[in-house]
Amino acid sequence: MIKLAIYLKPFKLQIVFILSLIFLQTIGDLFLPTLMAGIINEGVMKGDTGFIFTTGAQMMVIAVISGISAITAAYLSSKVSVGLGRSLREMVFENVESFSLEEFDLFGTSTLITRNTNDINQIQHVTVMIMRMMISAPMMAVGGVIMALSRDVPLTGMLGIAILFLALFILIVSRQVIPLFTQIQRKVDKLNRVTREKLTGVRVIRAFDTGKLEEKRFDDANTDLTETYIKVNRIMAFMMPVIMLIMNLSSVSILWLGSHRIAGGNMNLGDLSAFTQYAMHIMMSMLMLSMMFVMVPRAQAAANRINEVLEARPGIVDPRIANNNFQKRGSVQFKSVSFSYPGAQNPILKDISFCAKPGEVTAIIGSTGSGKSTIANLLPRFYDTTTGEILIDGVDVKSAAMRDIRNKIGFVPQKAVLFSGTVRENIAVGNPEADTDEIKKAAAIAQAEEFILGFNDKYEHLITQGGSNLSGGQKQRLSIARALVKRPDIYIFDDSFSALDFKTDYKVRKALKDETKDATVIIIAQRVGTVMDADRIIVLDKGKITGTGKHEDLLKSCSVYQEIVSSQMEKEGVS
Ligand SMILES: Nc1ncnc2c1ncn2[C@@H]1O[C@H](COP(=O)(O)OP(=O)(O)OP(=O)(O)O)[C@@H](O)[C@H]1O
Repeated sequence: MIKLAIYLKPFKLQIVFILSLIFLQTIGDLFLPTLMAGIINEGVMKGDTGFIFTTGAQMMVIAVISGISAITAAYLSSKVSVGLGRSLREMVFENVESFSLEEFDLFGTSTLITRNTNDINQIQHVTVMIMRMMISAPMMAVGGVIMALSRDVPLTGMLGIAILFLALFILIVSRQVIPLFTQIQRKVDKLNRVTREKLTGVRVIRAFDTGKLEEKRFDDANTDLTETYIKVNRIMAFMMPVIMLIMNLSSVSILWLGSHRIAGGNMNLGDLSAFTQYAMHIMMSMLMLSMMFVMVPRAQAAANRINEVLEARPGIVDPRIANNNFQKRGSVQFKSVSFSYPGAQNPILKDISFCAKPGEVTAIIGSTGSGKSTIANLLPRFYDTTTGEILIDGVDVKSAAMRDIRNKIGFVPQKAVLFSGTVRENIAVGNPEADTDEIKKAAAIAQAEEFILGFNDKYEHLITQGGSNLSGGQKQRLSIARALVKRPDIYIFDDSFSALDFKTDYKVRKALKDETKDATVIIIAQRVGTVMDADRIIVLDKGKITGTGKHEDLLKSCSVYQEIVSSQMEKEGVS
């Protein structure tokens, strides 16, 4: 929490103003019972109507000032806490954007969403509470005790015993509740994860009829969270009546002892009335403090989770002095590259060396899980090599600015990612400055024009979240068009033709040939048909290169390639 307090800096003037207002309100609240005692002692008991009116008027003025201060403080504190929430969300989002895939893998998407929404909400709530109570509760408690002492010492002693009971009870309850609040945070995370998986995987769940299983998973997470909430609410429900009971018993005891002291001539009625009100103020402030004791650790857990994200530094960063001494246009060289995913023991890529030149198509083929996409992910520095070097235009990617490297690359990922927006906007992600002709040309090469023109509003057709109103092949073609409109030096097609039928796959590659004739093209594929025309085919097996050459050469020399070809021949009729 303390660490997050720095984000309150822009609101410091408002906070000082809020605290001053609350100070004013508390002074008013502490003063009113004393004035009331005066009215009873001097006005009512002595029948002085004038005194009653003047003191009554003073009380009215104080009550109005106190009320206005309370309302203004409440409004401003809500504004500050909402502002803090906004800044925190911005900071978390900005930091998450700088993450490499390593940090995304480490945190997981669901928890990043929960931390940026639920956890920040907690901080917002507690900030309002702290601002309102941090001054008023202790001031009310200490001021109340001083005022009570000034009225009657033996009665204050009795009040002290009641407060001791109250404090003890609150302490016992807090010890039970605080760990439960920490559990709730974790359980909300889990529920979000299950819900997210269930919603994003709805097609698979229905196709495999695993709805019941998923429902159970959801129910388990939901019930677990509900039970914890119930436990907390049960304790809280028990806590309030007990506190009220202690408070009422204290009032009765104060009145009982007070009436005896009045009868004995040691106290007057006005003082007893003021004392009762101070006793209530003190106990209410104890209650407020106890709420803070419960809420603050809960917000502390949220603050820790937010801090974890804010303090996480991307494992992959730009060098201090970036080398932009790029030589040739678009050459890619892997030099003895090995790679293990963070935390994994076995390397996924072992001693990979190859060169992909401009004007050539380099294809990478291999069985599933052999490390093809991993090679693609190393080029734009989504991950960094464990050993070895990757050179782009003669510059080690680790010594260049990521922006320079990524500007050179048109990346078409294995899973086409589309954003909610129009077809035009989705293609223009590759190059926001592209004009209509460039967007149309890219769509035509990617063989997307035909289906785009089939939409009523053509390029203005709205794509729903995740592209759910398009087919897999359509999504892939828009994804290809997005890379083309960028006109990069290096194209990486990571299994980007897999959802296309053979004819469309062929047509896209044919159209691409002209467009990419000066560029370095790296095609990753599982189908032999997609790679057989490549200038160089790299055969990958369990993270190692087992053959490099043209289709015909590999057919003669590489047993893994022969196996891949023969396994597909029966199905596809590859010659
Ligand atoms: N983020 C990750 N963290 C840990 N391991 C990973 C991660 N991504 C992939 N792997 C592992 O790395 C290996 C290679 O994966 P990769 O995606 O590169 O294979 P691929 O050849 O592209 O497979 P496919 O053709 O099925 O897409 C797999 O064993 C996979 O389990």
